Amino acid sequence: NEILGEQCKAQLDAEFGEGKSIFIQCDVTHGDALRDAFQRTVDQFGRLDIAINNAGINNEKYWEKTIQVNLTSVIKGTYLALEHMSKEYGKIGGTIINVSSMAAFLHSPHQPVYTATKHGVIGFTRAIADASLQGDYGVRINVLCPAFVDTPLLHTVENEDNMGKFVKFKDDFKRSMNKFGVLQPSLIAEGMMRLITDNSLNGAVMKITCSKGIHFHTYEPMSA
Ligand SMILES: NC(=O)C1=CN([C@@H]2O[C@H](COP(=O)(O)OP(=O)(O)OC[C@H]3O[C@@H](n4cnc5c(N)ncnc54)[C@H](O)[C@@H]3O)[C@@H](O)[C@H]2O)C=CC1
Ligand SMILES: CCCCCC(=O)CC\C=C/C=C/C=C/[C@@H](O)[C@@H](O)CCCC(=O)O
Repeated sequence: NEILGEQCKAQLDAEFGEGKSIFIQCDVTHGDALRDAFQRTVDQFGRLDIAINNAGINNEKYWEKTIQVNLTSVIKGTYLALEHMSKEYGKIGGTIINVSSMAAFLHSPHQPVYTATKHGVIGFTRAIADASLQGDYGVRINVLCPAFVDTPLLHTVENEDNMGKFVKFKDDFKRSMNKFGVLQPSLIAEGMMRLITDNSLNGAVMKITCSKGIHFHTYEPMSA
């Protein structure tokens, strides 16, 4: 979103001074463009410390696109970030955050593919975080699972263009929103800062909900 991107850059310039940020418009599903965006960032600032794979869509009608954006591009973005961070590439380390959703814990019948992609983000992130630990990449990789958040994405549930045949369930979706509440983006930003600054976290699954705030999912240890 070029307009919002440029507005964000202007805000950062005002707060931190010119030259401290760049905005690069890129379709994350275009692999070469995504690689180029990472490279231009490193060319500009010398190295890459933090990467957040946040792009996401909600489209059950053209569901292959949802998989491309929400899962395939998160995997690609993680691997590109590792090329610029991991000690296996001679770099000095860093941290990566992948954005999933509470839809991976409380599936919604009207978002089957969105739900699948968000499950995939958790599974991939936990696995690659283990690989980073065992392979001594020097990179912490964590996943963030917000509940409903007051952003434009949330309002796509009203659209047949997004929901296809599942749009008839939109009232159920709204009942869930009323039941579980809607978060403000500022709390998600707070969760991201926690994942960035807490060096003890790797492979963590952070949940952010109205009922419990910022907390972590715990998994039963694997039994033999
Ligand atoms: N809003 C909500 O209720 C929840 C959102 N999430 C996740 O949070 C993340 C951010 O979404 P929101 O800020 O809520 O929605 P949003 O619609 O406000 O932001 C999505 C961003 O992704 C970008 N994007 C979409 N497709 C792209 C592509 N092909 N290439 C590059 N950028 C692309 C859009 O330009 C936009 O800036 C998503 O991964 C979403 O699944 C997770 C749980 C709940
Ligand atoms: C249209 C796309 C918007 C994306 C919709 C979501 O991804 C939102 C996530 C869906 C459900 C959220 C439920 C939150 C529940 C919490 O309040 C918590 O109380 C549930 C406890 C279960 C748990 O923590 O595992």
